[in-house]
Amino acid sequence: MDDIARERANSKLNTVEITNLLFGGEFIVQRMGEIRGMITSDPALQMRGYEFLDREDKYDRSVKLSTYLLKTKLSELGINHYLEKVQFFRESLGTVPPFDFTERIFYNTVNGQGTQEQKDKWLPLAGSGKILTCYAQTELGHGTFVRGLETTATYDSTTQEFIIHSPTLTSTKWWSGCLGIAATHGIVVARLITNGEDKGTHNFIVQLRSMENHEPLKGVIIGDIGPKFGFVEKDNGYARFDHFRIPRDNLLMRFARVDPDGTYTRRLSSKLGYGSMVQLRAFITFNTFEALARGTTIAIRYSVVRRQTQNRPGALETQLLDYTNQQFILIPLLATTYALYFVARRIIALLGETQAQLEQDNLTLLPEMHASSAGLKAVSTTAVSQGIEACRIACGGHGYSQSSGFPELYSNISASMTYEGDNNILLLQTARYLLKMVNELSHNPNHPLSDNVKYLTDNNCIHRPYSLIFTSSQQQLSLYRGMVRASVHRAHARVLDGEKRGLDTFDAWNQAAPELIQCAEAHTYYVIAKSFIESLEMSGVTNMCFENQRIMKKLSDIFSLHYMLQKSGVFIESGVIHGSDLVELREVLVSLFAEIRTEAVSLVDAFNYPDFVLRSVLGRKDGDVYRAMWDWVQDNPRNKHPDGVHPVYHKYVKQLLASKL
Ligand SMILES: CCCCCCCC/C=C\CCCCCCCCCCCCCCCC(=O)SCCNC(=O)CCNC(=O)[C@H](O)C(C)(C)COP(=O)(O)OP(=O)(O)OC[C@H]1O[C@@H](n2cnc3c(N)ncnc32)[C@H](O)[C@@H]1OP(=O)(O)O
Ligand SMILES: Cc1cc2nc3c(=O)[nH]c(=O)nc-3n(C[C@H](O)[C@H](O)[C@H](O)COP(=O)(O)OP(=O)(O)OC[C@H]3O[C@@H](n4cnc5c(N)ncnc54)[C@H](O)[C@@H]3O)c2cc1C
Repeated sequence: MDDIARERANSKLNTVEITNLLFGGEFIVQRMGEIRGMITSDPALQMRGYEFLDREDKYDRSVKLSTYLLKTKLSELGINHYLEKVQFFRESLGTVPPFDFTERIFYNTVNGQGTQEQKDKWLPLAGSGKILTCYAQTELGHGTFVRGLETTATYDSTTQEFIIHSPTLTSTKWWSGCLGIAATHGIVVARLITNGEDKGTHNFIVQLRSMENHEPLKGVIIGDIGPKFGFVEKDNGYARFDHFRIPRDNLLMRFARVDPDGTYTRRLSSKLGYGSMVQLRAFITFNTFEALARGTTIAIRYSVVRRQTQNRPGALETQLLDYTNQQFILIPLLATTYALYFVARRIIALLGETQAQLEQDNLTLLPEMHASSAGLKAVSTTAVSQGIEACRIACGGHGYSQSSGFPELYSNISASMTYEGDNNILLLQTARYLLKMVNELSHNPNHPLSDNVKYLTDNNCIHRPYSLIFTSSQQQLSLYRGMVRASVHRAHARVLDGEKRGLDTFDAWNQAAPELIQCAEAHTYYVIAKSFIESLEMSGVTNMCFENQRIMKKLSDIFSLHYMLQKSGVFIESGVIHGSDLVELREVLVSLFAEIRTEAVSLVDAFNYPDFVLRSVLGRKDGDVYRAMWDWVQDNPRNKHPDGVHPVYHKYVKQLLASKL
């Protein structure tokens, strides 16, 4: 039996049960399999040789295939449900889709910010690909500071139009995906000016290109911003507007409207205009689960088939995953993958509740939703970017080849630390919420608190337990609560201290940024650990076989304890553990790793990635990695010159070699 087959034979896990849990049930998993069958049986959708294409050829391929899927395949195959479409697009193309179809930022913005009439008009067009869309918020001069955007939308009541204009170079829209080449329409975020008053940024639907010949409309200057760190072929673009007119009812008017005479009214909060960012941040957390699932699948499968160093005479070389150092890297990442899955479900559920409340004009959940989605987006994208890079390094030199899948996986996910809000900025938003709660409590000790911040009034968690049991979930939560509570108070004290020293509000906040970011990160790790522990009690998990439940508990322990070890300084500073506890903490982790070691391959198999989706020679399900690497290099055009001589030889090298010294 080969190595990877033996791993599976030795595992006690019921992988199918876990896959069904992760993807929402047997029926959905079966349907995912059917869709995969449709992709693999269509010769037009094969990925072979993809990595050797240049930027233009990759873009050509992805547009060609997307058009084919939209025009022919979706209806032919009866793929109607949104999530099925997402899967079909992503897995067929093997790369980020060229149109804002699966990410749906335009669609979600209209859905969240538009009136019923606007939704009826625009959603069917955007959802079917009859118009191609983008979301143009960021400008050359401003990304983070949304209130500082410069593009103007000045209302002209004589024609009942808004005039969209880019008054400066720095007001040029920049970065928007799909804008560079494809988009016919975009959400343009601009300052609404009516009756001479600036009402701040609002969302407008702007047609950018002709529906007849795709030329940019007069008054719109558009282009592609060029190759990037990742998302290589994607047409992230720029746009400038020269007094470009759009109809009045292209302002999304659910929460803010301009009447024909220019009268402006706003309902509820101005922050509702930021709704699509909050929504996407929640989905990005789910996306990080998927990305790390891919990374750990590749690294763990490879780590059981790769053997390195004969450590005992006559014995086989050791499998990489039997090295404790390898376990210390990969097993916490495996635990993090599962943790992110459970917390992503929660934040998506909270999003649903917040949106349902909003239907009743109730904003109670909005601050919690904003703070949690911001923190989770920041923590998950940073953890996963670093985690995927760690997986890559754990695969040695072969991890650095494009054939491993890591370069594309890493460069794409690393962008998520920036897009949809830079991670430091988002953590500062979470910190702002936490400090606001502390302030509220100082005025009113009975101020209502959401479940995730109840630690602020829990006095039971502030000291080290007399008898410390690291594998007790309840104790883990108590230690986290004590650590986060102390971190939040440290950050609060630092801000107050600045104010006492005479600093103004900005300076007092700014000098406390390290503590603020630290407490927001700690709070968010607590939220993730808590959600993992509480999810062990949810019916999907408690219905699973004993062994699966046992392993899930171990993974939850690893997630909680590994962060505790990594950030032990903060836990010790907060007084909930002592430096002398770390020896035991490390020992507990090492023994947990040994237990998970035997289940690692099954735990990544449960993510259910077939080879054509994973696109990694190292992550192959059958473990036949060396054969796969050999086959992959045979597709390299550089190896296809009939005489084995590259043209650069005839152009340059020949003369060089012939020249006398
Ligand atoms: C079985 C499980 C089922 C799961 C199913 C899952 C299915 C998944 C399906 C589909 C997957 C779909 C794919 C998703 C994955 C994505 C793939 C990736 C593809 C690539 C896409 C790339 C897109 C990128 C797009 C962009 O980047 S758009 C641009 C984004 N820009 C930003 O984010 C800018 C960041 N800046 C800001 O947000 C703000 O300006 C600021 C920093 C928050 C500051 O704002 P402001 O100055 O106005 O506020 P403050 O003065 O700081 O605060 C004032 C008060 O307002 C509150 N506030 C602030 N923001 C918000 C908000 N958004 N909402 C609510 N409240 C807010 C703040 O808290 C203050 O409140 P106060 O009470 O303290 O006063
Ligand atoms: C791949 C990709 C796709 C994108 N797609 C889109 C899109 O479709 N549509 C769109 O509109 N935008 C898009 N963006 C833009 C993205 O949303 C912005 O880049 C992001 O919001 C950060 O803004 P910025 O680039 O201006 O960074 P800046 O705001 O200049 O931030 C730079 C640094 O300064 C720090 N900083 C900034 N302000 C503060 C502050 N107040 N306090 C403390 N520190 C601060 C930040 O932490 C960060 O480290 C995309 C970006 C990328 C990389």
